[in-house]
Amino acid sequence: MDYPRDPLWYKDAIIYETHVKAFRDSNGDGVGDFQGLLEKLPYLEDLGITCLWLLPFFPSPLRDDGYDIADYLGVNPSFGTVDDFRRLVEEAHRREIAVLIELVVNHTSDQHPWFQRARRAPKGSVERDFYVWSDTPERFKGARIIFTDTEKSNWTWDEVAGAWYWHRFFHHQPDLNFDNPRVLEALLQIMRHWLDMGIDGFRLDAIPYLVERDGTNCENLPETHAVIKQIRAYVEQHYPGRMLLAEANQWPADVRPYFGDGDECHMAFHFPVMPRIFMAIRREDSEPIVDIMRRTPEIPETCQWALFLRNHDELTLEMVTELERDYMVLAYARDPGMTLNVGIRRRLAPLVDNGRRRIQLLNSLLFSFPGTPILYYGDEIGMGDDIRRPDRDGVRTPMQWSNEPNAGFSTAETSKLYSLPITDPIYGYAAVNVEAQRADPSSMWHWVRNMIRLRKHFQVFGRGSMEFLPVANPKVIAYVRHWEDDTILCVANLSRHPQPVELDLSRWEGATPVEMLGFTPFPSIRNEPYVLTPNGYGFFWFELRGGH
Ligand SMILES: OC[C@H]1O[C@H](O[C@H]2O[C@H](CO)[C@@H](O)[C@H](O)[C@H]2O)[C@H](O)[C@@H](O)[C@@H]1O
Ligand SMILES: [Ca+2]
Repeated sequence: MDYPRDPLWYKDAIIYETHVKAFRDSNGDGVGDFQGLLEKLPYLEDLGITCLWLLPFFPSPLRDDGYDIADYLGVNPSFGTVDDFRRLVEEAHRREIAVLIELVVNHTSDQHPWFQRARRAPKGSVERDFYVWSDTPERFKGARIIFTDTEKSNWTWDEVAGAWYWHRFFHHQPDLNFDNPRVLEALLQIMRHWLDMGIDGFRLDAIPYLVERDGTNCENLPETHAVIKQIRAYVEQHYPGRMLLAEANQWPADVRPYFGDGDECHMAFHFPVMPRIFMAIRREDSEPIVDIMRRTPEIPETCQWALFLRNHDELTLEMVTELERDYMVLAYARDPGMTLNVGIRRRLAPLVDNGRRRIQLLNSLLFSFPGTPILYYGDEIGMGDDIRRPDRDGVRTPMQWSNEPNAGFSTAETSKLYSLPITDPIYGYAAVNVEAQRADPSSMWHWVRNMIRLRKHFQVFGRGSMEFLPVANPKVIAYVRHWEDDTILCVANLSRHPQPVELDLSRWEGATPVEMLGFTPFPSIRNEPYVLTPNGYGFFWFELRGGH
């Protein structure tokens, strides 16, 4: 990494999310590991990503794929050692790739020594108060249940403690108690441990739920924001330049406070825009996107949205109305096995029936909307999923490197793999793999790589303003990104057929729109409607050159 780097580096980043276990198994035991990931860094560098986000890799009983942490300072021995992790960070930095890791701040595993100690400690003691206990399951009635398919209550009775404990997620994930100042102290020490190893930031998991209060829905409380401000102040004081990314699955107005006045998180996921992008292309109507972007408040200059199409969880439908949820399920989850909790557990390519043009359109929106794009591993080659597997395991299968046994992911006997690779005729590794796509200049992989390169040339995408242009044809969306001397016009056709569109570009009269994928100059802008006819699911990115 080039130090001192731009403190706003995350605004220009291209983030790639992966599991250590799923990427590459270097020692043939069937589980991906740090060494395997390290060997694949040249691949990531070639793809062009600039930040690697690793899902939890800490010791864990793995009842929530590592989001149930039993030791925050170590690493799961199946993935390697702390030294292996340190080497990975060094090597990633040498290739100018930042490393983002998880801080599961809301809860631990029930196997964590803090919980084992707490349940045996006397009532009212500091040890006991690491978690949220009650003599009755009647408190905090206003809080919703998040994992609706498995949990019936946010309280579970603990025989050892003789009390109920609070959990917003699985019952084996007791919530930490931030009313106890020792909890935050302990977390800051954990942060220091990893920050000293050189990591570039944390994704703060499930942060709306840190503090509970009766008579509220126990989400986004002022006390929760007070905790986050302390976390940020600590980072600012001791590790300036490192980044905090808020995972707050909330409406834009409720996410906005997670940026504070630039004194909480540097970044936050924009959850509601994602399902609306899918809704818009299914309805062939720009309204869902324009509406949510108009409802998205301004954020402080140093802050940034994190944008994604898919991730390791289900495509969450928490931030849509009930009607919209029904529509999304009808449109994207025909089979009941495709839904999980309040969402759809499918990967990008199968969601759009492997439609190449739709995948490209979706990515064009991801790469041109205001924020930092996040790619989920395997989506760059159009990997598939398997809805017959439990929970979210169907979207967490081994990376498909080649058509060799086990998709080139591992030399272990197939029965020893942490998960079988996808083998169906359309998305299986014989048909979809990195090796074949790298050898094919027309492949999805080359297209994604090209888009990443293009985006990296134009800081306006990560830093600029966004303005929607009025368009009479609702099947087309047009917006302008502007930053310093750069103005980019994006036009996307959300329908499957060609569409005409007339744009009022008179503000840029005299400028020449240069189509950015082919560097083709289009007719100059005059004081008259500018007519375009994008193909079905087609899009244009134009750099507006010259003019006044
Ligand atoms: O650690 C528990 C969970 O935390 C994250 O959850 C988020 O994902 C949920 C969907 O699976 C979502 O509904 C919720 O609002 C989020 O906080 C994490 O990403 C999950 O993998 C994890 O199980
Ligand atoms: Ca291994």
